[in-house]
Amino acid sequence: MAIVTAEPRPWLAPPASGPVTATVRLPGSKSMTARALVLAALADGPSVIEAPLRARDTVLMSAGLRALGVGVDTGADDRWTVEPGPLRGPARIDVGLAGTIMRFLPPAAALAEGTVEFDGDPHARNRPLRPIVEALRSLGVTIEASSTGGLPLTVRGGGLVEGGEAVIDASGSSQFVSGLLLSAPRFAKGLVLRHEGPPVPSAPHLRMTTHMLRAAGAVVDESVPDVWTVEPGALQGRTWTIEPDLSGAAPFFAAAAVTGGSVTLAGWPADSWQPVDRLTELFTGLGAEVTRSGEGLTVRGTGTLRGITADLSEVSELTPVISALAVLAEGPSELRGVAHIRGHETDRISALATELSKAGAEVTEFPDGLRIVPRPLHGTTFETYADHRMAHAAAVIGLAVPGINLADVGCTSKTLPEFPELWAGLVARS
Ligand SMILES: O=C(O)C1=C[C@@H](OP(=O)(O)O)[C@@H](O)[C@H](O)C1
Ligand SMILES: C=C(OP(=O)(O)O)C(=O)O
Repeated sequence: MAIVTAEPRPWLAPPASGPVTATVRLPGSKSMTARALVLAALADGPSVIEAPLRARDTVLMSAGLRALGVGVDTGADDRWTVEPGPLRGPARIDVGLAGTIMRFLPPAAALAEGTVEFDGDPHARNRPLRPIVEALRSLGVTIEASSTGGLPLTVRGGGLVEGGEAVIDASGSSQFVSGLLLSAPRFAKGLVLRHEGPPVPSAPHLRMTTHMLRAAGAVVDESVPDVWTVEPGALQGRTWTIEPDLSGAAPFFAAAAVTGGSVTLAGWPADSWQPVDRLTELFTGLGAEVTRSGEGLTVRGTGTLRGITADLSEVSELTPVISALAVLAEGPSELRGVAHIRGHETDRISALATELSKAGAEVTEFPDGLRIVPRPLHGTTFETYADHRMAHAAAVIGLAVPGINLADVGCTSKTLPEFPELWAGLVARS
């Protein structure tokens, strides 16, 4: 399988010389692009994806769907087209380090006729998959997984998934649920999926899944907590317009909060499927101001950066950037509710504890989060663990602390390959 490990790209995070004031245009949401690709591939007619994200996760998702027989044209930057076709193996799919691919494509591969093999980056093999593998088995799918229940994975598709009822413990990732729901309209009996276990994280991502399924014509019921019912039926091809990526925007907003400047994310829609209210609460709690206008979504630093106590389970992707803000704040912070991010691109709780401590912060690690006490900070080599959001966190700290050297900024290609240039452009406006 073509798994390429790029050479590390060291990078010195540029310090800000004053308040950063800028309007940024960022590419589309990773999560929406991934869902649009899968729903388009399973639809009964062609689809168009406007303003998609072109980054490693979505390029590999497109390649995975092509390997299954779907026509995906990503030639134009602003407009991808998807032409569904009969799903078929044999196919080999490289998931990279993308949770969305390793959780969204095996259920789709189960609908294919033939064998589909999945593997990915070295760390991808450590990311949890067992619950979705076991749920698929209980729905009649033949899958072979590694001894730990994860990658490498072989799905022996029979061209049909019976579907019906399944029980899952999705406390490790909301993507187990999203992955099953996205393909469920194509299961012969649809799906009734019940979660049993500690709470499912990332509720806004689950709502994004059910919104997008309905927008494609699926009949979905989520009125009973922890139970999702998807009726069998056709998905319609349509035009998807992808919103700018809110999680990708978080470090840019953080630059406004840290420097007492103002950053506007252009093209922000009036109605969003991303958790803008949670982001607003967090940045407001930290002392910044958040406003929405015709210009976009704006975060304005007030010169005060407060510590916060927050449960980040709904927006756990934001933990690295919020932690970076916490080390620069005036008082301590406690960030909890994110035990599952130990299964993200890296064990983010442990990685943050290690790297923030190296920069001088006082950090206590809990099973489900961190307590961060700001202390005088100094330059250091900040390991990025192939994790784009660790790189974002380091860049935010580097605004205020000279000498933050990222061991590898290349990992930002996962969701925003232009990050180093966009960031340098932003800091130049300080
Ligand atoms: O469905 C999605 O697009 C995502 C769901 C979340 O996963 P977890 O529930 O595993 O945190 C999020 O952290 C991830 O970046 C994207
Ligand atoms: C957790 C993340 O990614 P993934 O979709 O690979 O799980 C993330 O982007 O923060």
